[in-house]
Amino acid sequence: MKVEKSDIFVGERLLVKEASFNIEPKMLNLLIGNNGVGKTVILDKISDLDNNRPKEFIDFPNKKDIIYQTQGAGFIDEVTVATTLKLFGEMAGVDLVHDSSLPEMISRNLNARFGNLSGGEKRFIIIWSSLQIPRKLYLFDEPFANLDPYHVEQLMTLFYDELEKGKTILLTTHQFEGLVPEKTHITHIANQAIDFDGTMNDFMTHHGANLQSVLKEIAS
Ligand SMILES: Nc1ncnc2c1ncn2[C@@H]1O[C@H](COP(=O)(O)OP(=O)(O)OP(=O)(O)O)[C@@H](O)[C@H]1O
Repeated sequence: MKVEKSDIFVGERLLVKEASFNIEPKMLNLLIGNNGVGKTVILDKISDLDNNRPKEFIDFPNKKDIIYQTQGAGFIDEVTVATTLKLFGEMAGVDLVHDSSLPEMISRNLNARFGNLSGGEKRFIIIWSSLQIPRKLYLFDEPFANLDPYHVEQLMTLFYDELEKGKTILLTTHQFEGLVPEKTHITHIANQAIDFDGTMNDFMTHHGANLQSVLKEIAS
């Protein structure tokens, strides 16, 4: 999956000029950049939200083969976690409630009302459940936003574990703690262009002594 020389517009406004980047299977693909550079707009286009994916977006799956978790998306507060899993399980065609790999954070909350969980617990359950539905591409917009370090670590581990199963995942983030450089692919948008597209190892080499200030700017 790749984007080749695509001018990314929102309405009449050009956000990124001649964007070219790759989405790598079995890597955690990160789309990074300061607030407002166009990351969500790009996810919207990849997901084919408006049935208008640009022709320069090449080899992406059909929209029905994509899971897109938008920023701040919740679920039904009134149902229990078990019912939440049951509903996702029906989409996945499997029994998630009795899944042997059910994370402890979910199994201990099975009888809790979804609305009573913490923000971090809710996010983890929705993302874990989404990843159990077989799809060709998973898009997550800022999955780490407002999570404490414990939940960030849990989610980070979950993403890398799921990649090992052959999944293709793209996410936007301002969070860099806990990334595994050799399993991470970075597309960095800056100054209305793709500033970097490649492995996290190469990203670190590319920025050298300036790396911390670059990451700090993106994280703020
Ligand atoms: N439907 C829309 N109509 C008009 N402007 C929009 C629309 N969607 C996004 N924009 C604008 O496009 C720019 C890019 O927005 P986008 O949400 O993609 O940024 P982002 O890189 O995801 O930022 P953040 O890190 O803050 O989430 C912003 O200036 C935003 O206001």
